[in-house]
Amino acid sequence: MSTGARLSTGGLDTVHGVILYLEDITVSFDGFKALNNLTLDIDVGELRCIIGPNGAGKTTMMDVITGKTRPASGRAFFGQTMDLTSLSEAQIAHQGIGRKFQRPTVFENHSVFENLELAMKTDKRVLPTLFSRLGGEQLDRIAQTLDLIRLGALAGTPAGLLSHGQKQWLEIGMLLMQEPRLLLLDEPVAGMTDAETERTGELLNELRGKHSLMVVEHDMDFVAQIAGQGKVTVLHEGSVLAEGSMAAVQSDPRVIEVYLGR
Ligand SMILES: Nc1ncnc2c1ncn2[C@@H]1O[C@H](COP(=O)(O)OP(=O)(O)OP(=O)(O)O)[C@@H](O)[C@H]1O
Repeated sequence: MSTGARLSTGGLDTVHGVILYLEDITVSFDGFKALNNLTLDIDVGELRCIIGPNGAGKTTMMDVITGKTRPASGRAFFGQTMDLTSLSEAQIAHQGIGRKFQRPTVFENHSVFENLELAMKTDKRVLPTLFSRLGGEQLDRIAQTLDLIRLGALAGTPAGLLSHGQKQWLEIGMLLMQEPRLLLLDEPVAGMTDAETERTGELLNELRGKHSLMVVEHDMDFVAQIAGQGKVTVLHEGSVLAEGSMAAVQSDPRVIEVYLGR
């Protein structure tokens, strides 16, 4: 894929346009295979939606990518050559894989602006001890992110006063401040109002092509909104059951069976 070079893959070898390649990953819990020879790849700049019934292995997959869970077998390539299964959680985070959990974890007593500023200062490339005041470029980045997450008017508001949806957007903004090479979002619209869900879809659509994203979500209307022409992967019993456009997977009899057969 030609967009690889201008995306934030900084230094990672993505010469074939693939940011993540899971190869034959198996995770066993007391003999039960939560992931069963899972193979999946994601392109640089792609927004990949992952769906699947409860217990399909979606969370376990993200745990493997972020180093929280070690697979019994298989490899997880970040770019062409880096095998994540040999790295610690901290090393993986440092390599630029950001993860957003379902519950927002913003600093409630700090303003929206300060939350973004703090997120940037955890970026190892910024040297907070040398530059105690923000430079113009950093202020620009914060302003751009405020715009993107539509919280510009609330920049001075303590994060604790935001709605649930606004907190989720702020947390996405905080992750973006660290310029992740790959962003994993776990059920980003859980608990949101319809209007917030719609707005989150617009936000993620704006990130498509500029960032590489994996979004796990149960809300099918939302997945339809963000999948666009992109691929949706259906997990079932720890493996890929189907993959393709939203329309294709929705009309796939095997997918209908696992959703309706429960
Ligand atoms: N630490 C664990 N010990 C034992 N079994 C586990 C553990 N973690 C997950 N499992 C099992 O592995 C399977 C996959 O779980 P996982 O949470 O990855 O699925 P999921 O697709 O994220 O489901 P949901 O949509 O409900 O969040 C489930 O059957 C779950 O009970």
